[in-house]
Amino acid sequence: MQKRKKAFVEMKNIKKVFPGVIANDNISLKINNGEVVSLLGENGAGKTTLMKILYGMHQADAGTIIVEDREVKINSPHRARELGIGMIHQHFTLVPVNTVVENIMLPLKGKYQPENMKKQINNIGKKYGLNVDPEALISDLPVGFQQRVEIIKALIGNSKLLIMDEPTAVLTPQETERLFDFIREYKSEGNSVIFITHKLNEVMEISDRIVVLRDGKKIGSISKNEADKKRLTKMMIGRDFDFGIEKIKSQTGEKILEIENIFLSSEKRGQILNGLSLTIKAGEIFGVAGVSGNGQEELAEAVAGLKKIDQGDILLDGKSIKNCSVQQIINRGVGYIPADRHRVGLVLDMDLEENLILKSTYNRDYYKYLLFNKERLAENAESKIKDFDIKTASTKSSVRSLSGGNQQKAIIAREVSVGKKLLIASQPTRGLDFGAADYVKKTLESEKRNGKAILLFSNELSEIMELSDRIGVIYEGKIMETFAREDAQIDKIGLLMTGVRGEKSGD
Ligand SMILES: Nc1ncnc2c1ncn2[C@@H]1O[C@H](COP(=O)(O)OP(=O)(O)OP(=O)(O)O)[C@@H](O)[C@H]1O
Repeated sequence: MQKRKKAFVEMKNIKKVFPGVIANDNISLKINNGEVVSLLGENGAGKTTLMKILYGMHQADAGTIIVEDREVKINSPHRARELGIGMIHQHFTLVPVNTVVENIMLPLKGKYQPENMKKQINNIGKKYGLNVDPEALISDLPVGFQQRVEIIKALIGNSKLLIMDEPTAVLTPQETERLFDFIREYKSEGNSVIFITHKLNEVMEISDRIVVLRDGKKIGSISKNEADKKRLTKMMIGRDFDFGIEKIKSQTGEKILEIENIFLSSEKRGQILNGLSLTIKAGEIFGVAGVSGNGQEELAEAVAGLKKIDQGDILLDGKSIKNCSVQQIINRGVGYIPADRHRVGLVLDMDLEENLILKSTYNRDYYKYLLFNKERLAENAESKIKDFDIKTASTKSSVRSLSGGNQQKAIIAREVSVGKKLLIASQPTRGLDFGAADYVKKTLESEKRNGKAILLFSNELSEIMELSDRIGVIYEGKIMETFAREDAQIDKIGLLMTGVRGEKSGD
């Protein structure tokens, strides 16, 4: 291995101002060769903005960037890649209808022949344990493999620094471990990684150094050996923080949601839901545990009316909603926090006020004669911004300008008020900083105590265990077994998630 100079990149006194907000306020950051640096900070602290400047997607208003001892102007991602900087975004940038090799060749503008590129993809796959079929269609690949494609795409350009913006948010625990193996291997060759995450366990596992931002400013840079969760938390929010929700078993009431033996299939994936049944009462959180891709998303969308089932029935308050439209289901008090907030959660070009009433446009409260009642719209937005601590320059800001975590908070704020009876919460804390995640968990807990039924999906088993009153394990489109939380054993659930049935215990 050729020895490279110590600092690969240095950002000096970077400043970036958006209308109404200083996203980066005089930030300096140095990344050494062979170093993994985690960038930590609350939602809206300025992490993504700083990284988009380094990757040439934003231009800084002030400051300099030095790569391998040379001052450079990075005015496009293309230039960043030339300098050896690659980025894996929070939201993948792949074209679903194209193959792996087509996607990887796209930014290379005809520099390679497909056959040659397939070889390179296979070589990188072997070298780093990132194997993926070059001919596969992106839309057929599970999320973990799509991420591999993003990484390979960055590596083809001979990146010496990879920026990873919340790369584990969409991964299963096993996929996360595989990603970490890759990072260790990549780093051992003298390359560097900037890693953004909200999960402090991951920060402690993978980083050499941790840099903390707060409100657009750099608060500090400490080595992993000096760090512990308490210290990092205090650096992030400026005070100590009490984790944990008070879990109270609430009084359950009438059955709110009854899913009776439903089947759902698609042309491409065949049978997805396969005779699935479950019931949730008022005052109850039902958590669905499972390896992603076992029908969770389709189940959520079937209840929300976004997908039609082939057989079986779904009852809300005892009445079928099987053939109801999405709007009818919303009107009956069903809120839906989707896993993919860009695809189904928000209209990015509309402003925050409009997004916060998106599903209540039928509601007369928001009208004055035939027009929107501007005061009511603003009041609604202001109260939700306050309750959920949504960081935004104004109620009129476009949702696109909000940080990822603050977009998620906006969806949750809206859906909690729409879902008067039933709340479907899919990966509700994904992308949220720990303070916001804690607030969301407390909100689900209090909504439940107010008598709502909650159908919870999470890739994080710990979150399912922490929040649920009952847990159902989904496997190949069917609930294998249901446990009361006090009887749920992690080992047994883990096995059931892979389709292995032990002795039957409880219902
Ligand atoms: N294109 C933009 N236009 C206007 N404001 C923006 C834009 N991009 C980011 N901002 C604002 O800059 C601030 C920092 O956002 P950024 O996305 O960098 O935060 P973050 O630390 O990455 O947050 P998260 O953890 O939620 O992803 C936020 O207040 C955000 O609303």
